[in-house]
Amino acid sequence: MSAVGVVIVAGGLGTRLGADRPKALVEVAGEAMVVHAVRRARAAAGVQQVVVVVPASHRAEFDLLLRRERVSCGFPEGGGSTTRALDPDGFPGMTVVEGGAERTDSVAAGLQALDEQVDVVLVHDAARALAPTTLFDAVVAAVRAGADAVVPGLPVTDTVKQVDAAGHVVATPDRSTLRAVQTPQGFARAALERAHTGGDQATDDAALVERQGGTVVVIDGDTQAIKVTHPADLEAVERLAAAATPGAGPEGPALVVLGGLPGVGKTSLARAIARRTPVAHLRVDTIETGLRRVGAGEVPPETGYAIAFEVAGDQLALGTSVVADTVNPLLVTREAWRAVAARHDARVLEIELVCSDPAVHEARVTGRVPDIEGHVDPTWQEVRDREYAAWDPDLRLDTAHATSDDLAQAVLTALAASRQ
Ligand SMILES: Nc1ccn([C@@H]2O[C@H](COP(=O)(O)OP(=O)(O)OP(=O)(O)O)[C@@H](O)[C@H]2O)c(=O)n1
Ligand SMILES: C[C@](O)(CO)[C@H](O)COP(=O)(O)O
Repeated sequence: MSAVGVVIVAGGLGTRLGADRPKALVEVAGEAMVVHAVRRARAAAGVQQVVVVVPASHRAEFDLLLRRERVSCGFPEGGGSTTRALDPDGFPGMTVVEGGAERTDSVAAGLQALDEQVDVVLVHDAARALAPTTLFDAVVAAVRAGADAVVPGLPVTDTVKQVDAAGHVVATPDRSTLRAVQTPQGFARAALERAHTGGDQATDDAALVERQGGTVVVIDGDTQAIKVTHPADLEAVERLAAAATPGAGPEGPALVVLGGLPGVGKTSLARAIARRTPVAHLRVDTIETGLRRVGAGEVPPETGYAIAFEVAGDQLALGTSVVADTVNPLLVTREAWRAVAARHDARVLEIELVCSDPAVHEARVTGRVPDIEGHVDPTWQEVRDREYAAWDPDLRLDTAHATSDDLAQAVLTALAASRQ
């Protein structure tokens, strides 16, 4: 399987937007646009490196922001362009480099920083902050299907005129043949590097590949991938962000209750969901470990659960959706989660994770390294002996041979359906 690298160009100053800082630092729904772009890009399947290209004039501000993002999401530290290992959850490495005078120069600087093993490259505008992870996934799939370059595009709704320098119309192209193209644009690495060797400028990278006779394929774009250019665009993406936030709509927040035996993949899935959409991740293992650390001794399971129910309630009361990450083994715990949702008028989606391949499950349980300091994971025998009542959840997902990203997509689809 090939490795995907994403170059996020955030090196422009955003003169047409006219903000008091570079456009990529301007906030949408409380987060800088570059942060939105990084989060959506890194969640795409197969992404192993994200290179962020920033303006040299504001390097320090970007470094600070992106360092925080690295730490909060588990990116490995370090800003170099050397090969880096993936952490156990598969978070890609992040590299920050300085851009150039024009967009094409910034892309070229980003390409220089790509790790050796990357062979599919996505180039993405930070200015298209809300382009969804599903769009990244679709572009990668189309590149892997064999195109030199893949661009997402939408049909144009206005009639387009070609004009000369004096403003006289010289042509009216047939509208049905036109597409307004977006980013992320995807490339076979060799084709993109070749296209950038000539030093030509273009308003998008696919044009450079096209000039060299490469094949450029257009796939369906996404209305969320709006480019923020002018102040009105910023208002439009703010509205989109608000509508896409679980809990922000009239249907209110959701409580996603993930359950299943230890080692089945609950935490990886919860994190994959949280990387795609704003939710609070509530993990009972973390609560119990914290209690032990402050000297609470052996913590009975009902204590950790009781705290989790209360914290979940606080989040739902604020309109924040929650992903609860607990084994949830008994009728009584399942009933209690439903009661938490009911108290706060939240939708509840109960999801049981199973691993249909015992060998895979055992390998996960025996091979994992505790990621909470002081937490002791159960042995395979303890997992097998664990009391676990049969459950009739809204959704049952088999984690044996699926990626957390694919499973997260299934959960988000179910969540969207539960809004209706
Ligand atoms: N020298 C440049 C110019 C642009 N970009 C990036 O390319 C994307 C698309 O460019 P544009 O929307 O034109 O951004 P700006 O150049 O910042 O805006 P303006 O043209 O209004 O100054 C943006 O994410 C921008 O940060 C870049 O990395 N380096
Ligand atoms: C790459 C692009 O987003 C495709 O539509 C667009 O060409 C960037 O243009 P900008 O003027 O640099 O924003």
